[in-house]
Parts: sequence; C-alpha cells; structure tokens
Amino acid sequence: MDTVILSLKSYRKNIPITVGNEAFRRLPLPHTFQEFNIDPIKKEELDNGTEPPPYKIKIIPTGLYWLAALGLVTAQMSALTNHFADRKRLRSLSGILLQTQYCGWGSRALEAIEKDDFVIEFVGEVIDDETCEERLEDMRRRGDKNFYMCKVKKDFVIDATFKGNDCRFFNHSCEPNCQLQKWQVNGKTRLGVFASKAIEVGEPLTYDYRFEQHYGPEIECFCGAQNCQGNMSYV
Ligand SMILES: C[S@@+](CC[C@H](N)C(=O)[O-])C[C@H]1O[C@@H](n2cnc3c(N)ncnc32)[C@H](O)[C@@H]1O
Repeated sequence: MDTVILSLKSYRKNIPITVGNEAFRRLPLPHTFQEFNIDPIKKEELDNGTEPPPYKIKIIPTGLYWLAALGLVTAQMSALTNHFADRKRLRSLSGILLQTQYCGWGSRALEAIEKDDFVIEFVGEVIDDETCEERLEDMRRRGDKNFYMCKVKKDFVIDATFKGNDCRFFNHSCEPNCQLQKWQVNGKTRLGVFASKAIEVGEPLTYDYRFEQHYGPEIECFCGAQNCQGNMSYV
C-alpha cells in the first residue's frame, strides 16, 4: 500500500487528511511537482520525444465548492492561513468560477497548451484491488462524492485520494481537451495526460474518464458538452 508510483521520494507526511469535511480535507494537498519532490516524465523517456512543458496548470475552486471552501476558510481562517502560506497555495483560492458548477474543484490552464503537449502525469499511491475495495467502502461509508482512483491493470490501481498532484483535479468531460494515455517508461506503466487539442489560457482541463476505469458510483455527468453521455461510468 505504501508503494507510490514513480519516484515519489519524500512525500510530506504531515498532511492533515483526517479532517472530517471532504472539501476541507482536499485543500491542503501538495500541488506541484516541486512540493511533491517527484521527477516528472523526462523527454528522453518518452518514445516520441515530446518535450514536457513547464508547469502549466492551476487549481481553481468551482461553483458551489468555491462557496463551500470560502465558508470553511472563514471558519478556519487562522489554521488555513498558516497552512496555505506554508505551501504557497493561497493563489488557489482566488480562481475564477467555472461554468461546471456541479463538478467540484477543477484545473485550468495557466498558459496556452499546444495539441499533443504533455500536460501532467496522473500520480498517486499504487494499491492493489483489495485495498482499493476497502478504500471505496470507506469512502461510501463517509459519503464521499469525489473519487480519485484509476485502474491501470489488475492489482494496479493509482489512487490519488490522499497522495496526488494537480491531475486529481481534472474533471471528466464527454468533450475533453485532454486525453489520458498509458505509457511504458523504463519498464513501468505510467499515465500521462496529453492535450488532445489546442488549449487556451484559463480553459478547464478535462479528459474522458471512460478511457480507464475510474472507480466510484455511477455519477451523473455535468460536463455540459452537447454530446454528454449523461454519466461518467466506464463502458
Ligand atoms: C478526479 S476527481 C476531480 C476533482 C473533483 N472535482 C474535486 O472537486 O476534487 C473526480 C470527481 O469529480 C467529480 N466530477 C468530475 N467530473 C465531473 C462531471 N463531468 N460531472 C459531475 N461530477 C464530476 C465527481 O465527483 C468525480 O468523482
């Protein structure tokens, strides 16, 4: 269970994941490769020689979650201020509202991204199927609405619930601007998010969850796309 995908070397152990409220609990996660101290995918590791771009995304609170976060910040101002200041994450609370008001937090592009650019890697704890089921059960019991697991293969589920990067905030869209791709890098399977079209500054970053199995209950989709399939279930 402690095996963390890629070179996740010194993940901070002091992240308060025990706070009851889910929205609050999700806020203090590390949000940059630097904070995470992981090596991003390197150019030479990609078969097609794609140059990984500099950090290009930003987390924004959206819709109702933004209001919820604001309320929590008011209530927990002192603790949060220290916490965020420590992680230089105050910027995260000043984002714009997105139209996807019912999808919770989302990521948006900080700068223009070209089609086929490598955007970010989906990282998290690597857990087996049994642990995954246990965690899912815990989440159901807690009434969690957001799920951050992606099954790569048998007994290889990447769980970004407790340890993850900004990729865990990419929402699903039936008309996404990114695509999740499976890569073999030095013998390891890794998931990379690549731009499937040119993306403008400020655009929400999304991919189709149905590429791989994202765990969780059948959730109604609010992506707002014309071709919306209605739910985010893997088919
Ligand atoms: C990987 S998380 C994405 C970040 C999440 N929005 C958050 O606030 O932390 C996946 C969860 O976001 C929500 N979500 C993502 N895309 C959605 C969509 N198109 N419609 C409804 N909910 C969505 C669902 O609750 C889903 O389980």
